[in-house]
Amino acid sequence: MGFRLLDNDGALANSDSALFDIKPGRFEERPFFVDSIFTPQECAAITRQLDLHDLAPSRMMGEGDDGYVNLASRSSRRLAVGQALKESVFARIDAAVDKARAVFDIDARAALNREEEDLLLYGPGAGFGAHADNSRLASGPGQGTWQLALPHRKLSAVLWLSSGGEDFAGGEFRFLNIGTERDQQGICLRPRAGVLLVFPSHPWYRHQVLPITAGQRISFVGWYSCDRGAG
Ligand SMILES: O=C(O)CCC(=O)C(=O)O
Ligand SMILES: [Fe+2]
Repeated sequence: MGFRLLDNDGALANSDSALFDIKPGRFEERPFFVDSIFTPQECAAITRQLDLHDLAPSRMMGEGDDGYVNLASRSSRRLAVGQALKESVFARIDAAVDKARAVFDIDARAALNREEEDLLLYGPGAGFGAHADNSRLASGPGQGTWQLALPHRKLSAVLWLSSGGEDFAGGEFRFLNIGTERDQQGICLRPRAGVLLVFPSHPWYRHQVLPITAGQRISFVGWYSCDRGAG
């Protein structure tokens, strides 16, 4: 059975392989957006400008209070990145996210603003446990239900700079809630250098990064808020 992916114009397209290795399964009405926005050569040039040794621990949403996922589940490291390089990469990401907004019914008059970004490096053994980008699972009353923690955060964008199966092994990006519900497989996307993934930040799109078993996996992540403005 095929699945449906969104093509570059935001239209639904049928595909059996497209950009990713995707496990077969039923595709729910929860589309996501993919676009190839850098060539592998451009990704290599960007990576060469990064100091892969200048690392800091990953931050978590809500860190300092109670965090929305177990810190231990996120073992990637943040990379420092120069402002000029960061802005040149995000200029292209921002433009693609702007194109993707129609897919997610975001009003054309509303301003999408990038509120935060990260550059993540995952080495062998690193991964990122199941989470949603704007919500956390309640503990205490309402345990097991999702609570909106960052209500302004609407869209998440991930640009992969390295390729699964070439630069690293493992490290698939998995949507837990899309695909076949019956076997709980979700949909696994194998990162490819230069490919951007855009999806809503809410818990329908909860996701995880499976552990990297060899090599280095690098991704730029940006989160966007939406301001309806006066109109
Ligand atoms: O590195 C990735 O592919 C995803 C990262 C992610 O889910 C996040 O930073 O919230
Ligand atoms: Fe995430």
